Amino acid sequence: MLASAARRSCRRSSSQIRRLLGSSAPPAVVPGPCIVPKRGNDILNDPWYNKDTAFPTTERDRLGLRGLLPPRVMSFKEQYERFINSYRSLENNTRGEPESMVALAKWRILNRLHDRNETLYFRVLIDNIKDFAPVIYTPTVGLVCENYSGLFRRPRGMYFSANDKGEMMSMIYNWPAEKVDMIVVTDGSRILGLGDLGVQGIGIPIGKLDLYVAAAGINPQKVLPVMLDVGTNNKKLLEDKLYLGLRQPRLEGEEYLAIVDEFMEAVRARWPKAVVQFEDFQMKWAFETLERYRNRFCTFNDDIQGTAGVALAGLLGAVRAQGLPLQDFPNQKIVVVGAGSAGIGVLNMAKQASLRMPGIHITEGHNQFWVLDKDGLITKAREGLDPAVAGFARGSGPDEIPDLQEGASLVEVVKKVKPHALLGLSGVGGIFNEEVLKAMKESDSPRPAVFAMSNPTTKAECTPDDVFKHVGENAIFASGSPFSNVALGNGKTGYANQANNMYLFPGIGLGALLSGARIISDGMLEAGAECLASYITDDDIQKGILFPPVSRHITAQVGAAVLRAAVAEDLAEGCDDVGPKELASMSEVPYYEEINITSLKFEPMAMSEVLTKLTVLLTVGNGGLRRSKNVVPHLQPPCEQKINRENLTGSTEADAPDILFERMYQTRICFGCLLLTIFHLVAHMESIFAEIDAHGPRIWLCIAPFICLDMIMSL
Ligand SMILES: NC(=O)C1=CN([C@@H]2O[C@H](COP(=O)(O)OP(=O)(O)OC[C@H]3O[C@@H](n4cnc5c(N)ncnc54)[C@H](O)[C@@H]3O)[C@@H](O)[C@H]2O)C=CC1
Ligand SMILES: CC(=O)C(=O)O
Repeated sequence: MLASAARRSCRRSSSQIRRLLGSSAPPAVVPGPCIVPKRGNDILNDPWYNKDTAFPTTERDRLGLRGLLPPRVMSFKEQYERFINSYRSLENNTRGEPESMVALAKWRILNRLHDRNETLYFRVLIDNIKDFAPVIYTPTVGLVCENYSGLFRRPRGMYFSANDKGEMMSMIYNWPAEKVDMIVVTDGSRILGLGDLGVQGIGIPIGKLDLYVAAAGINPQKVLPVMLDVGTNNKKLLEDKLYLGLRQPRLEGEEYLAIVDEFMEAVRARWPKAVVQFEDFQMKWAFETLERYRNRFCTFNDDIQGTAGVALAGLLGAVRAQGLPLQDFPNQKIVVVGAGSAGIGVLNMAKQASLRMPGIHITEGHNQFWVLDKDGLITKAREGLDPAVAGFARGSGPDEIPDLQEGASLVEVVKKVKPHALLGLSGVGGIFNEEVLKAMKESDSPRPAVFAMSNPTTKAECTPDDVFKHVGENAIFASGSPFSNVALGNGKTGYANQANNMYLFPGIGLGALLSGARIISDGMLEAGAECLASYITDDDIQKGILFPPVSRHITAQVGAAVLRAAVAEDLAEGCDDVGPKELASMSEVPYYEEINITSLKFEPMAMSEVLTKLTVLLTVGNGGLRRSKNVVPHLQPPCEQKINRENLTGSTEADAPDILFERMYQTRICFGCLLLTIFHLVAHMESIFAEIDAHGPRIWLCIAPFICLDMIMSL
């Protein structure tokens, strides 16, 4: 019976994939039971099972909780409202207080809930993602990482340090969850634009994985935040008495790679199908590890590849905002400030997009980019020119702007190039100053685009207020961390878009996971980016809206696009009992061509169908059926929460008909065996005694099978 329940759960998840790509209508949600392997206080101390005062009396009895909780039973809805009310009071009571203090207070209240009751935590997060994303993610996560050692109360995720060399293969089995689908790993060497924060960088994988749960519907028990602590070169941290990481300089060269290699092999050994996302590695290791693992593991680097997709979607949006066809993209002049992992990732993907534009023939040598780093404009005359950026370095050909020399300043470049788009990935706050923005006003574009993508807020290259003031009301603005829209007067709004890889990475991970792809190819990433680019309608684009708010809708669409690309490239190996062949036939749906960049159409109708289908996947939920699937049960709206079953915990016999039946069935067999044995003994008492007299212990050979059978059934 247990096995058949497991099979049913598997079938259910595969039918979710079918629905994702097929055409059947969403079935009614029938959540399954949840087995609680713990009792009493162990349940209350486990955030995964704990539901505090919401345990009804029957569950309190069954789970040994009677007397361990105050008598009043509170519904999930009441708990939910109580939390939201206390959060809102915190907001009201801290008005006018310093921003960082308020941000940390908000983070603390959410984190405490996360530590205590995950069901409630993810429910409030999912329902209020717009409000809470800036708390669990950028900008507050930056502040949390900076102060992590002082804020630390309970561990979350796994820590592999340089001292663990040779032990990781066994350490990985210390993680309590049987299955892990998504891993986000960092070495803490480049946390947002805040530099080397060592072990304190763990806040980034935690925040990113919260978004995976909220936006992609990944089961929170199947995500794993990881910190690779190879030391830190941050002097302040090394001298900080509270610092929780290794107090040693960072490992370098082969020693460093040996740690990362060992970690990756350990992951492969325990969870060969897990997707591993690299996050916030300093540039040299970001590129090195990407090249090292991309063809061997299902992995991607979010800073290089996720950011590129988001920036490209924004740049394509800026073309549309000018009323131009996408084919005009290769003619757009783009200044990129910052030649690190993010900047170079963007340049590579944007160049590929130009080369693939249909009907346009451009050569490899075509260069529409001007790239600056801390030493100014990068030209071919640069000493020790980094090969990663060499292809974008300005030369001395006829298409060059005269007098723009190696190392030219940003303002000089903007004045002379008059770019259509100015993109900041420098980690230097305020670098797009008034002079630079006023120069952008002279842009050759009627809708000059300024993307201040560095994080957190303090590192943003400029603010939307500055942009709309100095560049003009026609400007298009996007930033890595959230800003408020700007009132321009006359009822007009200057939109402050958030250009952050959070629009893509949950969909990339979801699509890769469901496809069961061996690796994550450029094609899969491009498909995700193209999907994001086509998401916004022309009307919105005209208003200056480039990106949708982060939601499960957009993640679902991106996930579908990534999955289809995996199938198209023959990389998909299938997921659960949906094999590659089945996936291939399912993905033969008409929309694929339409969301391909070669014929990019902006038809929300076509997309919305994909959306509906994928949303089904993400909303069906599994009712916590042994947590064996990707989709969290928390995703049903609170009004539909039947606390016993959908709220994850406490389901035993009364809530779990399958299991009840199974136990009854077992009990009956055991009982039957026992009766048979007794019956056998009584019925043959006389002859048994005679036998014992005659044969001695051999009589046990006759009784033993019954006793053994009985014992086995009792197990
Ligand atoms: N919005 C988003 O989705 C994302 C934003 N980012 C942000 O981008 C920033 C950079 O990230 P990475 O490329 O990984 O860092 P990185 O450290 O690899 O690169 C930084 C680059 O900026 C350049 N730079 C430094 N000072 C400069 C100056 N004064 N003028 C011009 N260039 C200067 C450096 O020379 C280097 O090329 C960070 O703040 C990060 O938070 C990164 C990934 C995603
Ligand atoms: C958003 C992000 O990944 C970063 O700032 O590094």
